[in-house]
Amino acid sequence: MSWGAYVPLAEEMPSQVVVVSAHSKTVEDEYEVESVLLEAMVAGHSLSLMDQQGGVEGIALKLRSSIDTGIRGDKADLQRRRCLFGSNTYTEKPVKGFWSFLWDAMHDLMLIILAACAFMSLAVGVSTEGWEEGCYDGAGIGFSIIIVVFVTAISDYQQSLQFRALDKEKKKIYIHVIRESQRRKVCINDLVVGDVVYLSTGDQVAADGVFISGHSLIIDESSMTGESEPQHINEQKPFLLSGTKVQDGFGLMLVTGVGMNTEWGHSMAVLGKEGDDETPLQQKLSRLALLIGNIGICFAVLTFLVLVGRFLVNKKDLRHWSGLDLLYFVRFFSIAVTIIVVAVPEGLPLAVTLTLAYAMRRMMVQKALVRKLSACETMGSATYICCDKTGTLTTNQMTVVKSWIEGAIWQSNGTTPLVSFMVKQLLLESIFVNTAGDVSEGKNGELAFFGTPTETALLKFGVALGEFKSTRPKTNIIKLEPFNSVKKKMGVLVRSSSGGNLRAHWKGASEIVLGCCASAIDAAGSIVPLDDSKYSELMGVIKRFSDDSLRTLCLAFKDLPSNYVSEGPIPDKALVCVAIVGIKDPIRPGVKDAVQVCYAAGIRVLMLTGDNLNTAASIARECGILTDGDVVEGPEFRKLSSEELRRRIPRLQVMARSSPSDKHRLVMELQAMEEVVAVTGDGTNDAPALHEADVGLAMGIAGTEVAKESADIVILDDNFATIVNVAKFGRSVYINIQKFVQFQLTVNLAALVLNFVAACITGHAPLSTIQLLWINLIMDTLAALALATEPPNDDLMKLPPLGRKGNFITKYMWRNIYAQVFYQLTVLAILHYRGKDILQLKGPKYMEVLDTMIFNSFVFCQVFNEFNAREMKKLNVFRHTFNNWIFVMIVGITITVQFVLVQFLGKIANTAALDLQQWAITVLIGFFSLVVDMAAKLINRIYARLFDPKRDSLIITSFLHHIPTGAYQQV
Ligand SMILES: Nc1ncnc2c1ncn2[C@@H]1O[C@H](COP(=O)(O)OP(=O)(O)OP(=O)(O)O)[C@@H](O)[C@H]1O
Ligand SMILES: [Ca+2]
Repeated sequence: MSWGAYVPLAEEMPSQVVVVSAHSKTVEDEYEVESVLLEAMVAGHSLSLMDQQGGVEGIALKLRSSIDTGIRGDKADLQRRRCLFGSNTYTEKPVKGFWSFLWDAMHDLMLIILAACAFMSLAVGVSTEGWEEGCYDGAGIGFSIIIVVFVTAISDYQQSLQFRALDKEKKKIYIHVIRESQRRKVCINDLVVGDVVYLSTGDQVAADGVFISGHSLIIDESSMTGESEPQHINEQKPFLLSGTKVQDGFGLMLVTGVGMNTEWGHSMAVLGKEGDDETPLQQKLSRLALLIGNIGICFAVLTFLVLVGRFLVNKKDLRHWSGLDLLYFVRFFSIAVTIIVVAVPEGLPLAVTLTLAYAMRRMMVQKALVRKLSACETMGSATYICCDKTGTLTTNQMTVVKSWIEGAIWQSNGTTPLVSFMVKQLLLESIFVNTAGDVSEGKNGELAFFGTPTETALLKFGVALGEFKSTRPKTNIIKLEPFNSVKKKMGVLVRSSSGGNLRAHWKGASEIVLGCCASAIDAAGSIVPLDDSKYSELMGVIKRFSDDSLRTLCLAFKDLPSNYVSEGPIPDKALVCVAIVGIKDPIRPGVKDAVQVCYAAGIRVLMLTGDNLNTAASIARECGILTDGDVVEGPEFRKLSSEELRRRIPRLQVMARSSPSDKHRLVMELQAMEEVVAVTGDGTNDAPALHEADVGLAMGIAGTEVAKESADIVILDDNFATIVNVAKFGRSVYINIQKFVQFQLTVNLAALVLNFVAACITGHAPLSTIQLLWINLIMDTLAALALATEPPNDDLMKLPPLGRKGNFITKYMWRNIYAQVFYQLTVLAILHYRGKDILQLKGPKYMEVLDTMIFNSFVFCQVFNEFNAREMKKLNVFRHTFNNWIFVMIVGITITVQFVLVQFLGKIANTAALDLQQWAITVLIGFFSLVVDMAAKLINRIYARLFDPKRDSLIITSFLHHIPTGAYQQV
């Protein structure tokens, strides 16, 4: 195609024309097909269009690529492809800026009402008392509103920034391509049109394209077309859509469309992105917030009515109204509104998001990527961790260390097995051809291995025996059955390039493949029947290998008669056993300790693996998972009824030779037993179990895209110890929110009752609007920050898990709340009624001084109570305080602002400056909260010891019965 062909497109795609004309028009640099055409071809599944372009090879050529060697892939080449065909990225939803968060924050109904109050009070104040004196009330409220709005907006904005960063992390997906004849790993965003991409089970199809070659390639298109039936992809049905997933098999694909030019891109543009839903804990807390808010409204209305009533009663002449009277009304009203603002615990959801986001960020540093927010909290209550062996407990770095070939056992200590020529040829063919892996030679001759760790271990073993490059082309693959975890074996049907009969090769789980064998190659290199003694000899070899924790594989073959027609499945009966190999996969350092931590934390660890019973048991023993419990094998497990199974589960520690459905079933049974189950997995085969689990944890390195997508958390370093860390963080999330709720309920109750009772009795609220707003800030936003960011400590892992039961507000929390509220109200009431005499206040301003002292005492009670909130049961509330600098900082800020408010901003805050003695008294009153807290805890301990030793661990809640406080019933 010549340059002219681009002209008709000029209007539609001006950028293409510009770019093309800017470059030289040598054939080398031109692509002879347009992206619209390719797009139409793939979208319309048009085979005729494809034929017109000369099939896959033709299209590859026109795209200056080759189905064998890929694109050139240098910088300039990639650049040009991106210019012409676009890059593999999607236009994202425009990000929300700070101002829109500010705008959102201003839309709070209560704040708007308050702003109206501020305005009225300003107007009335100024008109009755003049600018000098009358503006403070209104201005103060206005100022507080501005602060609340800004604090809310800033914290929301920061959250969104964080989630965006995490989103980016989620999108880092790598795949393999051929460029310049070499296999390379690239990020999916770097794919360009013309790339030749490897697809294997569990991969995501990252761009639109056409099938080049492959075996049993099955694609799950449900996410794209809604077609739930998996699609077989082959030469007759060659079109692959971006956004779909490889369910089985493997293949090569030529990329024809990327980014916004794909079907996926179009639908992305329409749909945008769905946000994170509220987590179950958030939902529960929202309900709690609503309840508290309603109680607050009742109190507010009552307080307002009482204040107005008393005012009217006291007013002597009801016929004459002055501006000052109006000002009183505005004041009463704004106090009522403020009580609502105080009562509505808007900090509750904020605290949850803050805690979760904080945990998320910290977990990211510790190599756990949280995909679903609720997973953090759920993980905290996990009672079971079902973990797979390969890659989680072990390093996934596999090497063949032992082998049985021709009747002899070889150990890898530098020597390669010495085998007869025929057996060597058979082995090489079996290893290099019957594989989903690949060996590629770099520029300087060094070899790179691709495929699953099991495959690469075998390939390396093969390379030690003979050359890959010369073996592979000698055979033609007629048919291939890829490995999957159900069959646990893979096979090929081959014919040597020089003609001859067909031959089948099989490899897979040793006792399964050996079970298909009828003969074996003996020490003399000849094929002998596999009689009972030979069979038990080989089973003995397998046992010996697996007792050493080795993963064992059996390699077998079968020569087919010349009249064999290759129809139906590859024959797998009466095979000849060629070799048994033992693959070592060392245990990760630290796993044993991590397992111990789990046990100490009351979390049970179950190992579910596809490996052989002996191997599994041996590794489980090494990790400390298998102690005195049971081991079960998949086939036996499948026969158990639900009742039998549930009877056996408490003793179960290892399940070997399990299939994906076994794993799935076990998870369901555990959940039916009211357990909270976390499952780890890496393969596509684990996806069902990962999905079913309360928390699914996928492995970031070894895990396939499908596994990661079914998971709630991705463990970036594939390490079991990280999973235990996640559990620890989960627990801290839960406990931090409990601390916050305890603190907030205390302030809420105390402030509401104080204002209400005082209003009833004296007709005047001791805490003014601005003071209440300040207290609200302390207990909502600031406390959320201070308590939600408490870092987890190791003690968390010494407690039993929460499980599904457990009330959110425990009896300990109620006890602490009641004790504090009782203390605060008593002291403040005494101050209110008897304060003048006790403190010997004199002078015209004594009322203001007294109110300020009440205000100050109240705030210092909260400051010290914030320390109390850090420990629910322990006496020492100062432990680890300095581990949490945010907490320290917030306490510091609170005290400083309080000081400034009282001493210098009297006009705005309705306070009078206090002298040193008065300060000392109020701080001391606050300090006494610590003593009260300690006393409450001690009394509780003594009580528990004396009357009911078991009750200590029970949890009773009375008041909030209709709120489903059970921690995770709906997860
Ligand atoms: N590529 C392969 N070809 C043939 N057989 C294999 C291959 N990979 C693994 N096997 C066999 O299948 C068995 C394990 O299969 P499976 O995939 O079910 O477990 P896994 O997922 O690797 O293990 P785990 O569940 O511990 O992560 C191994 O014991 C091995 O014998
Ligand atoms: Ca509030």
